[in-house]
Amino acid sequence: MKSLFNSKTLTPNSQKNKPPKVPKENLDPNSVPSDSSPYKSPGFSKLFSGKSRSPLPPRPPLKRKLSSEILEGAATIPTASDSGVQVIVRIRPPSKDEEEEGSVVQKLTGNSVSISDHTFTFDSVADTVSTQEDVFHLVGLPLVENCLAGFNSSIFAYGQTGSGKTYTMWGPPTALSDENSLSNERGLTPRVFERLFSRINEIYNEQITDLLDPTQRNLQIREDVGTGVYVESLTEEFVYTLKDVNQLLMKNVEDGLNAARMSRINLVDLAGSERQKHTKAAGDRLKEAGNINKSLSQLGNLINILGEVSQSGKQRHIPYRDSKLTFLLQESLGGNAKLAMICAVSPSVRCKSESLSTLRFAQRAKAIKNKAVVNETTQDDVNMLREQVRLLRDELVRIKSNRGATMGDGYSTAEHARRTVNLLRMSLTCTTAMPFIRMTVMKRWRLMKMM
Ligand SMILES: Nc1ncnc2c1ncn2[C@@H]1O[C@H](COP(=O)(O)OP(=O)(O)OP(=O)(O)O)[C@@H](O)[C@H]1O
Repeated sequence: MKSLFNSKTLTPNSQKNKPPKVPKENLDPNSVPSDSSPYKSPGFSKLFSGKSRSPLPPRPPLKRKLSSEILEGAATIPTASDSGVQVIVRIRPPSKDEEEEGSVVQKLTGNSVSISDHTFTFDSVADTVSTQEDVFHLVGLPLVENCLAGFNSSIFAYGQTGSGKTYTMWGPPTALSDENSLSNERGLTPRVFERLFSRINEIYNEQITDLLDPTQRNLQIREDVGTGVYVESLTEEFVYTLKDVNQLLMKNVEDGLNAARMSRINLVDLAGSERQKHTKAAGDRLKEAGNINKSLSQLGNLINILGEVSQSGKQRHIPYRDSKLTFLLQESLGGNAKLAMICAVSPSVRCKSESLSTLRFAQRAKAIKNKAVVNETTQDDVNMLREQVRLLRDELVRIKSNRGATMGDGYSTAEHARRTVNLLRMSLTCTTAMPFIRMTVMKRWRLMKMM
């Protein structure tokens, strides 16, 4: 898996090359009151003269249609969902010099947490004994399944500097080297890749699918002394004329053999969210910190608005274009994507106000409702490829505009975005394509790492 990417690209924020995700000033996002190869699976279809089943055993009745069945696991996932944001709080273990202090943040139950006399309830709370594997099970596994089912899916990590965002998203740099590729400390991103590839291989590799009844997959090859090698349970149909054959082929197209699912995954490690006055930033770093802060402040503002809109049901202008960060992430925020937000907090007493601020941010994020739909196209291959070209062009334009544009304050937006977000985006396309007796999976991974 790792060989797909050059290690430089994949290396997370090591202390050495980590982007200076510099702290913020008093433009805290929480300033608003909070309460509230293409795989070729040999598909075998025999066209016989006469509808007979011998020597094969009878096949089970038709269960599901291919359109909801291209990918295993998809059958239980609805094609559209008014999805709330899944919010997980992760409390990191105390560092050596924090050990004496005791923890200011307490996990109360599996989904509630307290800080001072404030109690918050989220979807899950991971505490100091929670492992990387635990967090992967909470957010990584569902993300992979959603993505395979055709939903765009995002994970954001939010929290002050040093609260454990990068550790959660990537793991420590030592866990990402090839020798440690099975380290327990590896974070969400490598685990998501591993899982995605293994699921895709599991689904498509070496599987024989009955293209006259695509619900029948992973059929077994048998050998019979009399009839030779055959595929067990394969559908056989009588055909007398070319027209009969064409009708069978058409039926398969109608059944969705030509469907394609496309989904995007965004894995986002945001800049630290602390107030700038708590840092010693000066000069250019101070200015840069101000810009980052502004972006995160706009993100906070956007999240407030989206939360209000979701709760009140009233339409209003959503200011995605107020900052590059919100523009870049708009699909994940209130749009066509499932979103999980991991809010990382430090247990330290010294970080109490920042941790409280993070939990309030998390509470507001919880109110957002996204509208995720399965991105499925059933056009013919040419149309589908056209769509892919269009998406790639859009992406190129976006990347180019990020590179060239300049913010009002004179900062390059590319630089600005780089400092503000560490984003890994990839697209997955799964399709079964004509010609008829061949099943092809197209995968395209696009790596956009901004750091
Ligand atoms: N759950 C954890 N278990 C063990 N160590 C952790 C955990 N979370 C964080 N750490 C350690 O705490 C330190 C700070 O974590 P990390 O670099 O992930 O913070 P961050 O929120 O990404 O900070 P920044 O905003 O500066 O990028 C690192 O040394 C990291 O290894």
